[in-house]
Amino acid sequence: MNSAEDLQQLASESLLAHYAEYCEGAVIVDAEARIVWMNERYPERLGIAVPEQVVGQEIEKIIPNSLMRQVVETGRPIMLDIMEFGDAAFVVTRLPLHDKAGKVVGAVGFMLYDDTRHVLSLMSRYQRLRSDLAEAKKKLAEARKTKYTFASFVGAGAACSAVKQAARRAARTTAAVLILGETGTGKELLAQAIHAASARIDAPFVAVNIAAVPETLLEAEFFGVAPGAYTGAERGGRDGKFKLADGGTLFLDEIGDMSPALQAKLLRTLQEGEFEPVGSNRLTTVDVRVIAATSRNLEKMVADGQFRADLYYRLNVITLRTPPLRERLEDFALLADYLVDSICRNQGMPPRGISAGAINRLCQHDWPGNVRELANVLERALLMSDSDTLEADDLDAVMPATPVDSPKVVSLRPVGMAEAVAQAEREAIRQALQSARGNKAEAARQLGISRAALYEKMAALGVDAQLA
Ligand SMILES: Nc1ncnc2c1ncn2[C@@H]1O[C@H](COP(=O)(O)OP(=O)(O)OP(=O)(O)O)[C@@H](O)[C@H]1O
Repeated sequence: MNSAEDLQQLASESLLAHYAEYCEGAVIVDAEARIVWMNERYPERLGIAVPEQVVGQEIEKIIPNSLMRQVVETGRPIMLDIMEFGDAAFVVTRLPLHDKAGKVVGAVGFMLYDDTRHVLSLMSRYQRLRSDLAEAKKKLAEARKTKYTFASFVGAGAACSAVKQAARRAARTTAAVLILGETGTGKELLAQAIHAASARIDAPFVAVNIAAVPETLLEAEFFGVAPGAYTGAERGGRDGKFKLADGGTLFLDEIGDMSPALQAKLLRTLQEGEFEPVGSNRLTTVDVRVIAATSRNLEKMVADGQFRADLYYRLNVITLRTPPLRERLEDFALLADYLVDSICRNQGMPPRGISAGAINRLCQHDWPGNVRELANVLERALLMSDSDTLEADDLDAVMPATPVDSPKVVSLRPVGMAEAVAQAEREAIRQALQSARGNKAEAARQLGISRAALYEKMAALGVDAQLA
């Protein structure tokens, strides 16, 4: 029996002979890329009339598009290439030849097939698929990148600063985070900012809005589907959000809307770090950081038996509360400026501003939809008005009316002295205007200030004579 070395020796010796016999063409060049040998069929294939004359010639003189010189110069092989010669195209492989010391002393080239039609269509399909895949991957990676950072969470007041500081601390850990807050208070924004500030920034951020996915589809959405579990489009299986978020962050929005059955499965996944895709009995392991959010009173839901206590504690390692707008009146100016700016940019409008009076008007309004609703009002006002600066009147035209019998909003946080004074002044002016039936000279007299001072105050405080 031959030893391994014998076989190896045999293989290298017979390789050239086999290739020369079966290939349409084979050529060897020296270190200067001069032809030293060519098999018999090659000249015929290339349409060269006098085969003997090729030896000693520079390769490019015989085959103008040859890359054999590149191979001897770089010492790197070109394993699969298409070489054109006249009207024909050939599939070629080029390998460097080394001496015992490893120096490149020449190269050998093989022309593997003479008919490249099949290979060409295969190659172009392959190239197309490759570029489609690269494009799809790029888009997916873009979509999974977070848009927001802590800088996007606008607000400098005490409530806002406290939540941002706590969120920054959370970003340094991998602990589960529960974000509680009314709708539109920036819960998802904060979750993205935590991901972007964490060590997982280069991994995906994947969000699932539990309330938006039908109950029957949620399990597959979370855990994926094993190949063959379904027929039709999903026959090949599909990754779930847990798998897609592997190494990154999974944001579970509206966690309070999850069914008890899925709560149990989620708890198991969080505890074990593994799950079974739908239709599979094989466990998949993942490393996912979970950030959950809800606008519902989860503590009460636990007390009422609507939400599993063990899952609640698992999710609620770090709690963050995003304050509603009515508790952060001090942030209105900053927030309104920021929103006006970004709306103008997104809408392709020239930059516009917002007056102090308009900001005061915003402070007086109840905002059940919080920042999302505020952004909507500002966007509509900007689209409806032509002025460079939004005024209180521009807002009144688009602001939803607060229902007369809506409960009076009670500020849970003490307002600053300046805001308290502004509120009192606003109220006094309104009452004076009402009792003077809109006559400003009379209202100014009642208030004991000049007419000019009344106009100034009304503008600064955003009091509109029509509505007062
Ligand atoms: N502090 C903030 N600074 C700037 N923009 C904000 C802020 N808070 C919220 N927004 C903006 O308001 C909109 C709603 O925010 P987001 O979706 O994060 O709120 P949410 O609390 O998750 O809402 P929901 O509970 O309805 O899902 C987004 O466009 C977001 O950019």
